[in-house]
Amino acid sequence: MSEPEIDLHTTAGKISDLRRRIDEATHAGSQRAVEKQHAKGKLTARERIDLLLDEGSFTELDEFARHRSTNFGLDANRPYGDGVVTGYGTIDGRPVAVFSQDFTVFGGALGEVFGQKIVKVMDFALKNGCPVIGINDSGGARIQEGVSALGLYGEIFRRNTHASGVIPQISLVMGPCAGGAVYSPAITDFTVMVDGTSHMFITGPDVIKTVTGEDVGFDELGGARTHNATSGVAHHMAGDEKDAVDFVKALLSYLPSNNLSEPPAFPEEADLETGDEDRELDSIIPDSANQPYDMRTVVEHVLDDGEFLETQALFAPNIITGFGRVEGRPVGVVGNQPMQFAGCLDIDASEKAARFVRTCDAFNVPVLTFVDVPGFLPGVEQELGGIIRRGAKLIYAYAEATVPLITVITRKAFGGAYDVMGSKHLGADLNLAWPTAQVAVMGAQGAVNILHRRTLAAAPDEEREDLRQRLVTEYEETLLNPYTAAERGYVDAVVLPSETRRHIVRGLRTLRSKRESLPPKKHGNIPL
Ligand SMILES: CCCC(=O)SCCNC(=O)CCNC(=O)[C@H](O)C(C)(C)COP(=O)(O)OP(=O)(O)OC[C@H]1O[C@@H](n2cnc3c(N)ncnc32)[C@H](O)[C@@H]1OP(=O)(O)O
Repeated sequence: MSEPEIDLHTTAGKISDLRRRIDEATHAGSQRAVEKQHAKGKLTARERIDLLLDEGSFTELDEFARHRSTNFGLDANRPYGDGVVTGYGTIDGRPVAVFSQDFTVFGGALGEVFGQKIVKVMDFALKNGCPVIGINDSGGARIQEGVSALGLYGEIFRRNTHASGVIPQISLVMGPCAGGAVYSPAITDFTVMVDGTSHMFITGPDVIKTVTGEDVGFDELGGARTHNATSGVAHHMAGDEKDAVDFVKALLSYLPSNNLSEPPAFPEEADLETGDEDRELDSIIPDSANQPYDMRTVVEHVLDDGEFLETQALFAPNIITGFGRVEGRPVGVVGNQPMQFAGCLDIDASEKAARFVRTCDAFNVPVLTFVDVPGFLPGVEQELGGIIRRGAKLIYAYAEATVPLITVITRKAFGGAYDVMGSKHLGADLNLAWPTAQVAVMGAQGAVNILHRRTLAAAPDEEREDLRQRLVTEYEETLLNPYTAAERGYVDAVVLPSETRRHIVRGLRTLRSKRESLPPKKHGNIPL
């Protein structure tokens, strides 16, 4: 059936014409391309926006923008929207800006107009102080548009950088994200990938095979698991697109709209009486210092309803990071995890925690730190990999943070790692220690081997082990406790584990009015 004639000289005709154009814009990708997208288990750009935003809240911008390129026959194909859907709406009633790359149009490849649309919506978000969520599903720079496409990528990177620390920026990678295009998500605060359908890489398997001769598949090179567990590029591996979107919504619930606002709060007065659940913490630390326990359990006992949204759960599991609430107000949590590498700090753990602390600090989220750290991970690989430079990032992050900082030492706080993990010396506001805390330069065995090397060497063979044990006990009794630090005010209080939540609640209440600023400067020079 042929389309009815539209008379553009009448109001009714103009309205019909607009409706026709809107319909064309909303169906810019061919039916075949949409079917291909669905067959891969992927939603379309608009379906993703619908999933992300509150129902009916989306307002589109630049729906009729389209490219003016003539290269390689592009002038014969000028779809409305140019392959990206941009606009604003709400999530849980709070304003957000969004762009969603449309793989069904030019494979989501970014041309000049496509890039200008993203730049515009980012500027809009920055001016209005609302988070921006970028949904990435693209073949990268639109080859036919050459340097115009590259230029717009550069414009996006610059805006990502300027918006950093001002508005939350979250990237959903829901398809390919290749070449230099990966650097936009990399600059944003959080990157979420979907297992099986997301890929990020600078050069793909074919180029790698040609240049280095290495054989590698898409998933191994740049799949969600690789970037969550190995490279640390991503912050959450979602099972499917809905899971990815749910994670983004949960993240946003802990973050303010911008750096000049407070995170959303659902105030509720905490019960400060010690209950049975609190008392479980009194027996969580094993009698043997070498036996692990799950720091996540400690964290869950302190947070409202035990709810902890872990970030980068698969990366550097020797440190845990994530968000929760105390008395309905968001907090960021960093904790050594004795279940992995005995909770040692290594390169990955330092960078993971440093970035997280800086994210919290930028967005006015107080940081709770739980310490059980035997030190930095020893090893040639760590030293040559730059543990000095990269471990320094965590010191830097804590020392420059001006949000409320509360630290709880549950067990070991040895050596430089004691200083690093939110110590008083780096500026924490309240430092608590459990009676099981051991704040010292090192553990007993190591200390005795150094301090009493000659005495032990001179002892008769049959007496050496007994002597060593006596010396170890002497060291443990003298130094492996929280009281030497408490005498000096390096910990403010030694508290019963079961009273930890009560202390944190009271501390955070008081620190709500904290005001601290750093010396004026252009910017610091964090060891990158
Ligand atoms: C600063 C940023 C610099 C950069 O972005 S450099 C990176 C440049 N991009 C690339 O090297 C990736 C090129 N594309 C690919 O490798 C593949 O298309 C990709 C992304 C793995 C997806 O593969 P498939 O799922 O099999 O899809 P496909 O190849 O059939 O593509 C679907 C349609 O999209 C088109 N397309 C993909 N990437 C494009 C690009 N960069 N410029 C222009 N058009 C592009 C592709 O030609 C195809 O079009 P059509 O449906 O056949 O008309």
